[in-house]
Parts: sequence; structure tokens; C-alpha cells
Amino acid sequence: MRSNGHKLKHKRFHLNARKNFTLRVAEQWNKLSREVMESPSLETFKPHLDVFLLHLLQVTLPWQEGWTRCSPELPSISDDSVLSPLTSPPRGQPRARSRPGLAAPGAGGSSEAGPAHVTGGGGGPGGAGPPRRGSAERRRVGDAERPGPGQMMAIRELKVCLLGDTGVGKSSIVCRFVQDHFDHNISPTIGASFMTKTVPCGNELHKFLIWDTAGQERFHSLAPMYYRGSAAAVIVYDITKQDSFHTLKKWVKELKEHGPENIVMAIAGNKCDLSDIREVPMKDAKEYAESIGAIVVETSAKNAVNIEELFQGISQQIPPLDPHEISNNGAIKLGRQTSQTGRRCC
Ligand SMILES: Nc1nc2c(ncn2[C@@H]2O[C@H](COP(=O)(O)OP(=O)(O)OP(=O)(O)O)[C@@H](O)[C@H]2O)c(=O)[nH]1
Repeated sequence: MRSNGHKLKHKRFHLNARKNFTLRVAEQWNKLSREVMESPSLETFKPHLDVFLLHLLQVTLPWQEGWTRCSPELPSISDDSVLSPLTSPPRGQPRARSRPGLAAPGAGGSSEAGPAHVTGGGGGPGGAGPPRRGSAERRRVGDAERPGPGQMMAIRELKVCLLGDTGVGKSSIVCRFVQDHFDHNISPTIGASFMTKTVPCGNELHKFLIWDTAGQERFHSLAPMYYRGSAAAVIVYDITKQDSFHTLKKWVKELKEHGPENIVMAIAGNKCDLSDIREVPMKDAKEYAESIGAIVVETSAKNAVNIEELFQGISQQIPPLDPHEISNNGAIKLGRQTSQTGRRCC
């Protein structure tokens, strides 16, 4: 027999979950409406609708399934680390609903699902909005160091998007960074997926709101939604595929033409564990990165090489927060980080 306290806790959990679900769907709907207003033609609009329906399904099904499996012991839905399990079938395998190793909504663990659910209210795909009132105090710091008593650290939400050809390892990089996990049979992303991770940087905490975009050509038209308002873009190529390096250059061109003005660009030459079959010399990548003022690093999501360093590099390129932007109660006024000039290391 369950105690009354236990039942109450259970009920509160479900109410909270239901509220969050509604918020997510509403947020998706708003996003879609915005896209409709901005879409010049039906053809451009169609993929947005597809993704919305997919998101809706993805959010609805696991929640309904997980409804009865939820337990009050599960972490609150405002916990850190969010992701979308939206994936298409693994390359050459039947469709799986979520990525193995990545928690689905209602399935336990500290991860929360929902492609457009952003803890703290900022950094949705369309831009980095201000956090909910008082949310700075409620936020979990994740795996970053918590400030000591009397010490105040500003939490900054930085929207970061990953771009690059399909199969270069964007999702694997994010998965390694956020969950320290690598999956050989990871599925191609549909639309985009979302995760967060908070890391310390000097006197600040950088909460990365990471949008991992789908590399398949058919999703290309969705990309602006993810790089719009981003503080940084990680553009990934596969060192064993020259073609993926050409695609990277196309992404850089697009970002320069249509992306935020001072976006930090980081180039990741992934799969450096396969350097014996390399097609892109490191020298080429370095010269190119230098010519466009980007950070460059060779990574291996598989062997966890330079993944932390990649995001640290981004953190260091973000100008520190102006003290005036931190209000008296410690809440942060979030704006487009990219509007600031002058890059400083932390
Ligand atoms: N050897 C090796 N394989 C990797 C590495 N990173 C990813 N892979 C593999 O490359 C394949 C594609 O990885 P994903 O992370 O799905 O690539 P993606 O860029 O997200 O692909 P899309 O979602 O289609 O855009 C998978 O089979 C991964 O296991 C790496 O560092 N080394």
C-alpha cells in the first residue's frame, strides 16, 4: 500500500509532466507558426510541417507510454540536459524510437526529451530568449562546479548549433560531450536534436544549448532555424571524406551570408582515430580555418579525443559578460551573445 505522501508526490509529478508536455507542444506550434509567416513558399514550409508532426509524435508517444511507468523518484522535469530522441532508422537497420544510451522522456535518468524544450526558457531553435523569472536560481548546474557559499557565478545560456554533412559524427560529438557515450549504431538525425551541458568558464558558467542538426540534404532548409541567434556554430567534417570538407565550406559560406554577425565558428575534423585512411590533411583544415578566423581541432567522438577541448575553445571565444548585464538578484539578462565584439579568453 502506498502512503498518502507518496501518492501526493506521484500526482504532483504527473501534473508537472502534463504541464511540461503542453508547454512543449505549444512551443512547437508557435515555432511552426513563425516559420509559416517567414516561409516564402509552400515548398519551404513543407519540411517545417513534417518536423513539427514528427516532434509532436515523438513527444506524445513516449509520454503516453511513460505515463504509467513514471515514478515520483524520477528527477524533476526542470533538470539539466535535454535531448530529442528524434531519429530515423539506424543506417541499414529497422526504425528505433530513441537512440540507445540516450534517455527518452519518462524513461528515467536525468535527461529530458523534447526537441524544443529549453530549460530556463531561452535558446529555442529560433533564438535565445530571456529565461523565466527566477529560473537562474532553480537551474541545476549539471556537471559543472557549483559556486561556493557567498560566491556568485553568472550562468549564460549559449545557443550552439552543429552543422555538417550527414554521417560526419555531429550527434556522436554531442553525445560524447554531454553523456560521455559513443554508439557505433547511432541513427541519422531527423530535423534536429537538442541537449544541454553546463561548463565553468572563469567566473561564469556557460550553459550550452546544443542544437544538433540533421546533415541529410532534405533537412537543409531547416538549418537557419538552428543557426539563427546562435553564439557559436560547430561545423564538422569527416577527415576520411574529402567531400565532407567541401560541404563544410558551403556551410561556412552560408553562415557568413545569413548567420549571426559575430558567430563563433569552430571546425571539427572528426574521426581522427581513422587517420590511416585520411583524405583531408590537417594542414588544409588549419589554413582554411585561419582564412575564416575559426577555431579548428581534430576530434574523435569514438575515442573521446579533443571533444571537451572543442567546447572549451568555444567558451574561450565568448566575450565575458558585462557586469551590468547581471541584475542585482543574480539573474542574467540574456541576449544575443553575438552582438558583442572583441573576443576574450576566460
Ligand atoms: N571511427 C569513428 N566513427 C565515428 C566517429 N564519430 C561518429 N562515428 C560514426 O559515424 C557514423 C555517423 O555518426 P553520427 O553521429 O550519426 O553522424 P551525424 O553527422 O550526426 O549524421 P546525421 O545525423 O545524418 O547528420 C556512426 O556510425 C558513428 O558511429 C568517430 O570519431 N570515429
